[in-house]
Amino acid sequence: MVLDKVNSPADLKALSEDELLALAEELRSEIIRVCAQNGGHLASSLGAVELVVALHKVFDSPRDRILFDVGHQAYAHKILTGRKEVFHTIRQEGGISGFTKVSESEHDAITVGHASTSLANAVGMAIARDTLGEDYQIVSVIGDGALTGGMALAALNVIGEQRRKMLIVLNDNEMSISENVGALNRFFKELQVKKWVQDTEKWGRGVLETISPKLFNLVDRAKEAAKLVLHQENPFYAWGVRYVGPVDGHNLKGLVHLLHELKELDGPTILHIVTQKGKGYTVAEADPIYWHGPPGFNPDKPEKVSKGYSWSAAFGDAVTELAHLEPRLFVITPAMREGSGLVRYSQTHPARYLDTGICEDVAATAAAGMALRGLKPVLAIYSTFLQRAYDQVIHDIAIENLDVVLAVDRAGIVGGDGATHNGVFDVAYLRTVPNVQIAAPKDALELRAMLKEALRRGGPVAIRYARDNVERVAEGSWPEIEWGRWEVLKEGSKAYVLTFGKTLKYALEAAGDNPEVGVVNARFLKPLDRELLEKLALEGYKLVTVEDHQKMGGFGSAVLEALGELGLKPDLRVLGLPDQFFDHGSIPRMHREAGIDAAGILEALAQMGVRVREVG
Ligand SMILES: CC(=O)c1sc(CCOP(=O)(O)OP(=O)(O)O)c(C)[n+]1Cc1cnc(C)nc1N
Ligand SMILES: [Mg+2]
Repeated sequence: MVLDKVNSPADLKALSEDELLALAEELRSEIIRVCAQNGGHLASSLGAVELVVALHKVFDSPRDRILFDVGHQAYAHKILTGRKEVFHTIRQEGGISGFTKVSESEHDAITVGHASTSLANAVGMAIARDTLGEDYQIVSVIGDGALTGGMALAALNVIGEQRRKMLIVLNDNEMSISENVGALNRFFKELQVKKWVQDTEKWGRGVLETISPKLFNLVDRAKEAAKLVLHQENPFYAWGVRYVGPVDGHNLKGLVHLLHELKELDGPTILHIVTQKGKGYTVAEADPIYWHGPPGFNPDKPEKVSKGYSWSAAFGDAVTELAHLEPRLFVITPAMREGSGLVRYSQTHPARYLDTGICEDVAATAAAGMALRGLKPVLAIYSTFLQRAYDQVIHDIAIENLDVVLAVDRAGIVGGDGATHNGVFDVAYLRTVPNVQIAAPKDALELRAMLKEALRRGGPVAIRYARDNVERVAEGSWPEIEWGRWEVLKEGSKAYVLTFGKTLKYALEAAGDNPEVGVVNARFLKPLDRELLEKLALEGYKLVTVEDHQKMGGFGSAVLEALGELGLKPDLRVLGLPDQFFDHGSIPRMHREAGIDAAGILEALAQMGVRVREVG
């Protein structure tokens, strides 16, 4: 195997063109083999194989810095940069990250997982390089999806103004996770058509030149004039970035040749390559959406597997029905149609659906605009990606107390995607914002009740739910809910565990049939149910708060603040995630480590003198 001869990118320099082609196929096979056992970002990484081989053939990592935007397409990069022996551990407990990560390898230029950051990183690196009088190349690989992100477009503005030497490789496969969206995406498609025109024109030139050189010159001059106009249409022209392309991103020989040329150019250059997401694996080519991030599969007989009925699906079903009951409902997603359970909704209510591309800030403020003009927007957004729209929630939604519902998915530790994707800050960063209310349903019925009541009451409401499965409920189920009131799920004679969402199951497990321990579904995090909290404290119950969220600033902090204002000091333990990041791995193991699982709750109760069964 050629890969046996490659232990670092330097080893690619000696490889022949044929060996590079063979290496690309070996990389593809290894990516398929490992994704089959671990799951992972298969289609994106398959589509970038030739690009990664060509980059490491032409540039000298780690001296030259190669950045991967999002970092999910970098599996070949990981294998080529000294991690082939551990590649099989990717996204696993104790294994390597599914994204590039600075602390993992000197070849990983940036730590990522969120999109659209690589260009801002790159221009910062270029300024550092030039300021320190150093000399190395900076290459940023960014997908067409990531380029829809505001950070990326704003960074281009700085790059064009700075005019420092750097290469941007736009990996255009016309896909985000779903089909890509946006005006730029449409422009790229037209460019590819123009490419077809260029190729035809090249053939025409040849014919013309043989018939009449004079006529050929006339046509040539006209074409140059046209090109000037066309070129000025090219947005990269406005950004002051030299544009080259579009070229075939799977033509390894052509890429190597072109990259050698481009690395000599001064100033910023963008190379637009066209690739196929899932390239080289039939099922992934045919359905790059499912095979963007599949769970494990049989590599010889790859089949889609259902991941069960998730909170996202329950949300999607609820809004699909709600849209019939509330004609002003409008649902927005920042490029997460599948992840947020909105495929069916987007098909049944296309006129009341918007995919903004990967720009959560625009999505949030567009929701504000919709609310200002009479719609009832629901922004479906992962907790971690809502971080990208924090100022928009404050500045554009909360100050005017607008009717915007935030359907906050993936709340809590998420597992394989790791620290960049955990949804563990939203309670803290939302509850400090005046007018914003926060709810956390325990099941699909409560989710429906909360969505419907939130739309009826108005104002900014965040409804958060975990990356987990949930019991499906019948269509047309629209229970009522007493807004702001918690729910006693189990009475206790000595202590109560106050928790919500994913950690409710741990509380019920810990309480079991112990008559001393009660459980409260604290489903409203802002406002708290201060009446019940005060009652429990005044009656002398020991209290334990639990959350799959940072302890600092979370639900437990809110309870402490409320008890302080009430002048009450019950025996209280706050269980939450410690002040650290949690990398990829097993969710139950991380919950155990954080002490927010049943064992952790039992330990806390025992420390408070509550008679509990042996900590299992
Ligand atoms: C991994 C992850 O969370 C991905 S990968 C991806 C599509 C990227 O499309 P691109 O065209 O850049 O790359 P391609 O897959 O090669 O086509 C999205 C939307 N996401 C979710 C997402 C959403 N929002 C933000 C800010 N960051 C991320 N990473
Ligand atoms: Mg793409």
